[in-house]
Amino acid sequence: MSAQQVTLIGCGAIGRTLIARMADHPTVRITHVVVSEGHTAECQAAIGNGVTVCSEVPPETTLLVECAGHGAITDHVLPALERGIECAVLSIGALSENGLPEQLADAAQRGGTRVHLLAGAIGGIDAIASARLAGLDSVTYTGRKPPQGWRGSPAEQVTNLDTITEPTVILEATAREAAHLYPKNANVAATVSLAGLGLDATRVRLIADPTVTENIHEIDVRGAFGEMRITMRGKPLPDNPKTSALTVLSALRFLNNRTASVTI
Ligand SMILES: NC(=O)C1=CN([C@@H]2O[C@H](COP(=O)(O)OP(=O)(O)OC[C@H]3O[C@@H](n4cnc5c(N)ncnc54)[C@H](O)[C@@H]3O)[C@@H](O)[C@H]2O)C=CC1
Ligand SMILES: O=C([O-])CC(=O)C(=O)O
Repeated sequence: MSAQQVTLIGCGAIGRTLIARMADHPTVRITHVVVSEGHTAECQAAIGNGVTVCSEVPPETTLLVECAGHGAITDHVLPALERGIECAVLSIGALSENGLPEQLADAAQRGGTRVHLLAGAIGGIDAIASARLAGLDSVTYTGRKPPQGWRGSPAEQVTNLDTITEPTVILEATAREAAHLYPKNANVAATVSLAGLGLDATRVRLIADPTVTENIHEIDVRGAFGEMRITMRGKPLPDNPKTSALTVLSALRFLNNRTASVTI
């Protein structure tokens, strides 16, 4: 099988870690990374010369992986799909904006291509999406992170992240509301809901917890298939306490599977 070339969107904690992990990949090569205008020189200096930094998706791109943020879906992923570029996205919470899932599907159909919603920091998405086929009764998601994982988010208006000593619920809402209010913390909530009962029927609790050091995701699913409970205790990336390291590995798995003879 021939080598697969990849363009990334985003050169933050996920993008930089993925580029480092993919450096010696035998059959998949990250050739370009797209960053916001004005940041190309700084990013090129940070990652070295193995990958070309640019501010637009290069015309020769055939596979795009988004690891930037919600805005990148409309800025880059929609136009890429229209051009026939296959895309994989991590900023799943962007799909909480009314109409965006349909726009993505339409753009992919017009481009004759597909968009893949990656599992990111969570496991069990395959099981939830399978269980849905026989009917689900309830899906709940609880996201728990140390206080530093909530900095720069609306949690700062709900509690004092510097002084809390007890686990503190900062939001109880639907997955749609959670993803909208916490674009850097509730992508998993959106993913779980899209695999299962949808953004409006999935209940979400977000908790700032000074007693933990990991990003803890708990899912409870009940339906005709039976019941499922998952707890993930994800170590955060050193460069971004909001983001679990597994998120990078989920993109790495997707890229490995592109050229593998047996995929898993
Ligand atoms: N599905 C999942 O489980 C998870 C998804 N994510 C998503 O991945 C995103 C990136 O995460 P990190 O790398 O940890 O964040 P980060 O904040 O370290 O890096 C994001 C980078 O993307 C850049 N960026 C933002 N919007 C852009 C745009 N429209 N075009 C080009 N560059 C843009 C930023 O300037 C920044 O350099 C998060 O914002 C979130 O949407 C993050 C964690 C888990
Ligand atoms: O990486 C994580 O632990 C989850 C996360 O930030 C999100 O769901 O947006």
